[in-house]
Amino acid sequence: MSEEKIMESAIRALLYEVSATPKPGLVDRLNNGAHNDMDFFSFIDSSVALHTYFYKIKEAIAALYRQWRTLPPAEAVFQKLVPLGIDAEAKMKQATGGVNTHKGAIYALGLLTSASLECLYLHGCCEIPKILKRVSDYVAPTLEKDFAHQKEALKLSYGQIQYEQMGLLGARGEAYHQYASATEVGIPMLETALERGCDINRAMLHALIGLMASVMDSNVIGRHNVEMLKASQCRANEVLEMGSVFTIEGMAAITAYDQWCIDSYVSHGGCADLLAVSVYLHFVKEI
Ligand SMILES: CC(C)(COP(=O)(O)OP(=O)(O)OC[C@H]1O[C@@H](n2cnc3c(N)ncnc32)[C@H](O[C@H]2O[C@H](COP(=O)(O)OP(=O)(O)OP(=O)(O)O)[C@@H](O)[C@H]2O)[C@@H]1O)[C@@H](O)C(=O)NCCC(=O)NCCS
Ligand SMILES: Nc1ncnc2[nH]cnc12
Repeated sequence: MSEEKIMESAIRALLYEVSATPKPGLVDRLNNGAHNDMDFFSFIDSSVALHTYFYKIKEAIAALYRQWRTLPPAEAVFQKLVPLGIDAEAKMKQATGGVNTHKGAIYALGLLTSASLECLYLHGCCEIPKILKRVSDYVAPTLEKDFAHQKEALKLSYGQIQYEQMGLLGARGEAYHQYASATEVGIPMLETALERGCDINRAMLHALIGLMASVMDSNVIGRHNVEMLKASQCRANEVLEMGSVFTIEGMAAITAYDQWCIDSYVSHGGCADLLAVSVYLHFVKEI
């Protein structure tokens, strides 16, 4: 494992995620899912625009390690990442004509690559449990603070509204809980499918359906409500019961689920990011 391999794995995971097809309700190589403002090439452009972000993260983490010669305080590292993340969101919007393709992925993969680099510097390798614990340490101090100042915000995000109304932690909560959705659902389902002979495309689809069946996705709740999320999760579970990617019926059910999501304007954008997180961690494990 090298610094370059870590940063490459992040962009590779973004490109693999959008390429997985057919993803119910999400942008892929076949259709734009439940989106009328972005397509497959929006995600290619956005991913390419993020190469500077990942380069800057590498430079910042390397400089902090040279300065401290050990793990710096987690909150100090996170505070270095915030402006880089804000700048990356601006570059994403420049590349996409103002559309939000990767806001959640910028956050997740920024945290994960930073912790991966620190683990490489300190231990000479990338140990997943150490990386995920460090990610949780980065975000813990700001979890409540982030939501505390939102009253001054002009426009609250889905996640901020859902924290106020339901106490849901959204993307921040996934990081704080060490990406348990990836380690307990995404990665095991991805790797089980690969072990059963699936190609990477079908393995990613299997992992995504598992994530869609279990994750409280703020995008779905934000566009609709919790009832719609539960209805969609029922369909994801039906796909799994029909054999998922391992049977002809399961694949047909995935295609039908895609059409239902499109007709219902349902997009599990958070699960798409968690698929990218699962793929990233799978790559880092394998190198
Ligand atoms: C902490 C931040 C993520 C900001 O949080 P915020 O509260 O502002 O936003 P959230 O709504 O909480 O989530 C932002 C994105 O995170 C993804 N997401 C949602 N739910 C989950 C979940 N349960 N687990 C993981 N990730 C989740 C999701 O991003 C993906 O979907 C977006 C595309 O879908 P779409 O429906 O098109 O989205 P919209 O256009 O917004 O909605 P529509 O109008 O179309 O209906 C795309 O972003 C995907 O990535 C959520 O959108 C973090 O960004 C932050 O703090 N930023 C500030 C800078 C910073 O500190 N950076 C740190 C760098 S390490
Ligand atoms: N493929 C995709 N489609 C829609 N929203 C997404 N957010 C992240 N990846 C996505």
